[in-house]
Amino acid sequence: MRVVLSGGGTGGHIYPALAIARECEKRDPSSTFLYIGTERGLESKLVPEQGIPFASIDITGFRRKLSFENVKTVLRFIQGVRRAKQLLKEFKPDVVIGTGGYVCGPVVYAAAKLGIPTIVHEQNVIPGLTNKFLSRYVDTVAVSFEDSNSYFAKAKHVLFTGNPRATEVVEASRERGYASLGLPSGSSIVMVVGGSRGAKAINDVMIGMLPHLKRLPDVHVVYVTGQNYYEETRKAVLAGSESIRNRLHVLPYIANMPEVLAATTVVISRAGASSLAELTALGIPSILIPSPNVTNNHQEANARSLEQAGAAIMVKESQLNAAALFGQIEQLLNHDDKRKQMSEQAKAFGQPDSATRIVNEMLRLKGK
Ligand SMILES: CC(=O)N[C@H]1[C@@H](OP(=O)(O)OP(=O)(O)OC[C@H]2O[C@@H](n3ccc(=O)[nH]c3=O)[C@H](O)[C@@H]2O)O[C@H](CO)[C@@H](O)[C@@H]1O
Repeated sequence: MRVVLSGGGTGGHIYPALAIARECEKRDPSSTFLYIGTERGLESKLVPEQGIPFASIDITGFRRKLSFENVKTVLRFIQGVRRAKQLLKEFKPDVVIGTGGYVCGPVVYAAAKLGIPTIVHEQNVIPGLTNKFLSRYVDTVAVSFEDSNSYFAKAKHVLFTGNPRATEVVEASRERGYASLGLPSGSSIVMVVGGSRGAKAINDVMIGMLPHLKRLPDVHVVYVTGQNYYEETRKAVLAGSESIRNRLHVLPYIANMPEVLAATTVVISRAGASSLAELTALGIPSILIPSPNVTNNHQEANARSLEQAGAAIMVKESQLNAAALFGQIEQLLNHDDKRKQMSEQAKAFGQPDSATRIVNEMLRLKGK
């Protein structure tokens, strides 16, 4: 199968596309791909690292307020559609799949206009602007939560697939996860992570928790700062963490996240949709701190759906407090029954066969 993938800006839109590519390769080793993204997004780094050919277009997102920038965005969209059409005519894909983020707007729109089968994948309960716009033109909208259907009233076909990153994490090797951290197999790991770009609020609360961490017995804390915050945060953390230095692992980013997650006991995280798909597929108990800075507060909606089922604990950023958060982590670590219960509830949300369902749909559209 020849597949064009497009989506980006942040990891939450890119990793699902890469998981789909991996599943296509598994099903048909002769599959070939072209990924279309922007130079500015994380995709320009993550995609070539996976050996997938990458082409870029120049496009920006709409501002929610009226502004002259939006006029420029419309012009860039029109140019983007033109460039995407050229790339699509050269590559001749069987299917084009967009995974959200504004870059997939012109790519998927151009494909639909050229009569190429198209799918968009939505990771969140509340869809992003681009996917909502595209839902009118594509053959299939693949959703990660059944609650999303009502947002796509104008779509031809809405299909519940879950998030393909779920498939990737359940297939990952936990032994490789331990080995990559240099830890003995079976170690207890608490991970603290602020999404694919890191989160200042989570970094601040982590620094506040440092004096308490020594109370955690035999636990390794894997703390992912985000690339941009690494230098400043690392200094602050190293200054305040002498007592548990050998059990605190401060990293800017984890490239093999599925393997490390497979080895993790408890996660403290933002509530981005791909992260939640991973946590639920593996049944990892979590404390979620939704970002308040996202469209329609969609991370809180993501987190709430898990919290209501007892699959996670949600803490709003406005109520974040280092001592209280540490208390919640300690509670989870000290109560196996509570962790087990939360793990089972989380697993009920997991969609480990998501990638298979999406690739089935791609093959169906290709064969039409
Ligand atoms: C600020 C913002 O707009 N965030 C959005 C973005 O978030 P963001 O990209 O942070 O979203 P997610 O939490 O969904 O995904 C992060 C992805 O990056 C991976 N990862 C993260 C850290 C790391 O060190 N290594 C690594 O591989 C995670 O395993 C996961 O696959 O896209 C999500 C999916 O549409 C949305 O729900 C989020 O609201």
